[in-house]
Amino acid sequence: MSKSRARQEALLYHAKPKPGKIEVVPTKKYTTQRDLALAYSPGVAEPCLEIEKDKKNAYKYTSKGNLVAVISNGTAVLGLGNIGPEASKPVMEGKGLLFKIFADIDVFDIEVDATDVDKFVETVKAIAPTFGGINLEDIKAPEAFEIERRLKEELDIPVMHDDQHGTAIISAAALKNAVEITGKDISKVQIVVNGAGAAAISCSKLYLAIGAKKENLVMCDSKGVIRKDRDNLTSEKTEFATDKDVTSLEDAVKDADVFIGLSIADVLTPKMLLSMNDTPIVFAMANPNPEIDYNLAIKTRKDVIMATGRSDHPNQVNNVLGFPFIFRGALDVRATKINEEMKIAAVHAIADLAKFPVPEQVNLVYDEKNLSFGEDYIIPKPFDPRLIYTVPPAVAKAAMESGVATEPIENWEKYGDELMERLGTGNKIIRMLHNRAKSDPKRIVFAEADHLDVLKAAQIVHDEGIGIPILLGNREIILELMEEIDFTGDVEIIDPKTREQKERRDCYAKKYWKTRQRKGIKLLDAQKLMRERNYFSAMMVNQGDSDALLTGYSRNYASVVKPMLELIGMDMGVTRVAATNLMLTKRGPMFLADTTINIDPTAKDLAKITQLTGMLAKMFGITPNIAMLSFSNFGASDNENAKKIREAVKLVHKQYPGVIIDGEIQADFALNSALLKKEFPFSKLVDKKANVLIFPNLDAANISYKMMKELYGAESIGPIMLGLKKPAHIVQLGSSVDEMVNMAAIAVVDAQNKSKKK
Ligand SMILES: NC(=O)C1=CN([C@@H]2O[C@H](COP(=O)(O)OP(=O)(O)OC[C@H]3O[C@@H](n4cnc5c(N)ncnc54)[C@H](OP(=O)(O)O)[C@@H]3O)[C@@H](O)[C@H]2O)C=CC1
Ligand SMILES: CC(=O)C(=O)O
Ligand SMILES: [Mg+2]
Repeated sequence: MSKSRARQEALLYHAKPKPGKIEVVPTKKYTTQRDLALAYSPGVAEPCLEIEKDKKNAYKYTSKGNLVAVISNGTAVLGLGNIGPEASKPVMEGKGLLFKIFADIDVFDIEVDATDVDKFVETVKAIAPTFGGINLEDIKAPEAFEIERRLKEELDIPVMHDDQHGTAIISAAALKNAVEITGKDISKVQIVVNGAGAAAISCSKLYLAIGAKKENLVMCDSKGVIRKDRDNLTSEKTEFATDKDVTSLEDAVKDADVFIGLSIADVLTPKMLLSMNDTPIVFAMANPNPEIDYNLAIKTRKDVIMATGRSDHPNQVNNVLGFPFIFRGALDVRATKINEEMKIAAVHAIADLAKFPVPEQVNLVYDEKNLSFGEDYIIPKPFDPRLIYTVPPAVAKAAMESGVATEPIENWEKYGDELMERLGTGNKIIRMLHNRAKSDPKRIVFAEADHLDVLKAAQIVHDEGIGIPILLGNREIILELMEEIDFTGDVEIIDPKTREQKERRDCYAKKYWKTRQRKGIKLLDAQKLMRERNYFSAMMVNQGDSDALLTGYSRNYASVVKPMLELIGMDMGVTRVAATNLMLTKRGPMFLADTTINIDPTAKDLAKITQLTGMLAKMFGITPNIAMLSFSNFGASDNENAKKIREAVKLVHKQYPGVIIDGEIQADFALNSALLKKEFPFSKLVDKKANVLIFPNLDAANISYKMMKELYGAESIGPIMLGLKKPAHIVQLGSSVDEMVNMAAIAVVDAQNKSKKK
């Protein structure tokens, strides 16, 4: 994109549809006179009086505990310099947006017209009672050091200057990993830090804390190398003054291993980069324009590990990865400070996370095929959903251990769930599912492992311990793809068509033929069928050679369901298989059935589908509240379709007493408790949140779940097969990797349950 177009786009983004990037949204009801009497006078006086008695009650009755002030005086805005408080506001609103989307922290951005340290400190102190924490931003050095020191001393809420410590934490994590990738030793690498301001000084201090050596570090400011023989150095600069015989950046970078840029744009030339040691590490972090352009750097040297502060290149080393999560952890234990222990804990949590397999949704957001730890992926990406449940707990734990937490966390599992919920309920249920699978991983055959995305899913299942994959398909293709995605696990690969598998194929064929010989199948037909992956894999499950099966990525539904029905068969007491989709909606998880198999189920079929879906909800730890949907409400119509649902409800009551179920009921009454209570107060679903919706036929169910997906962006897991004797699951044609991993986790949990039942 041209520079002028990018400029126009940025201005338009900020101006339309309404100016700015944030707004205030009420969190309580405000529709009636009664609501207003509670929200404001007279009701509001009650919490005021409680807080007057004990200031801590502000955390109980106001938003203080989740509210952070992002405060600047506009003296060092990004790398744009001293542009003043008003001009800093877009950046501060931007930080507010990032706090909210990544860590669910609310922010007031405050731009203060005060460059004098005393005036600034007094202003912040005076407004501090409003907030649970203070994030200082874009305040220039050396004033930033004193401002932060004094506010930390004088306030009892966490105060952090983001440009100092947020940047230090992220760049230290990135440095630790980059050095590891080069195979060098952090205590030996020669580091040049260009810039000696708020960010540079604090980053350098943290590098020393993680093992770098001061004698190996040279710092430069706008006047060149900070040497011991220079006059009028601030105390912070003096701490990093060198006695090496170098005066300019050009001298300093010669043979250096690491360049850290926290200064201004375009000061590192290709010539300087070429003079650095082998596999140089360059973090050009000035914003928006780095010390050397990303493309120029990688064109200049192939062996460079290159990072910038920008999001449009690999390796974004930017404090956005830190401040949301550091404050989240600090607020959640009501820490009085953000101390060294908490910062170091964050460094390690972030650095370590980069070494785990990357969730597919991150690949999708960044339009990457296969991000994995290495030169182009040294730290996690900001949109990585694992950051929220990895970094805050590490920070919170460190706060507790170092004695600055006033509300320690007791139940870490519950805390983990709460963090997940901050990103939406879907994440929680998926994590619960994965955790259950991991507690007792089972063998799962991936019938289409010679497809890249299926193999990627198998890799995640393997690496995360969700299950033990068996890879079925063309061996050569599988091995080639495994190399491509760096899948190094010790996994079984089976190519059903090969000579090697002949004995097993013949054995499976004989078994199959015995069950089907009176249904027109000849032994030769059976032998041929066993060369087909879906028959072979279903037989593996039938014979106990695998605990579960996952297929359907590349074939249509009918062709994969047939072998399952023939070779695995239905569970005891089941006369029809069915399928449910678990929809992760804003209102919570909802199970919809039957979404893919039974076109026009009878009342008896519906009763069975209901029972199976209810059991599935329980498998997810959810108590089913079942609504049997119709166009009619509780006997209002005598149409056959409405009668069928009434009959099904009766059957469920009779056959499965104790189940919370009602119908026939229209969808709006099932989903709107107030409406239901008003019109049908007798309903068993009054005051219960309906979470299982049984549809009268396939049209209704299939159309509904697809509309929810497309119109409202509800995530869907499934269709989940119900009623088979052994675990076999079908993914949707062309499913995403994440969807397949989730289905694999379901198959594993299904196998766990079935083995318990035996
Ligand atoms: N990627 C990230 O996450 C972050 C990036 N940054 C970037 O770091 C830069 C500095 O920010 P911050 O520390 O807050 O600002 P400060 O104003 O505190 O510091 C700026 C520093 O840059 C130095 N400088 C200016 N010109 C040159 C030059 N030509 N050569 C060497 N040094 C020079 C100044 O030198 P002197 O002391 O002589 O004036 C000063 O030490 C900005 O570009 C900012 O965008 C900052 C925070 C986070
Ligand atoms: C990222 C940031 O905080 C800065 O460049 O100032
Ligand atoms: Mg900043």
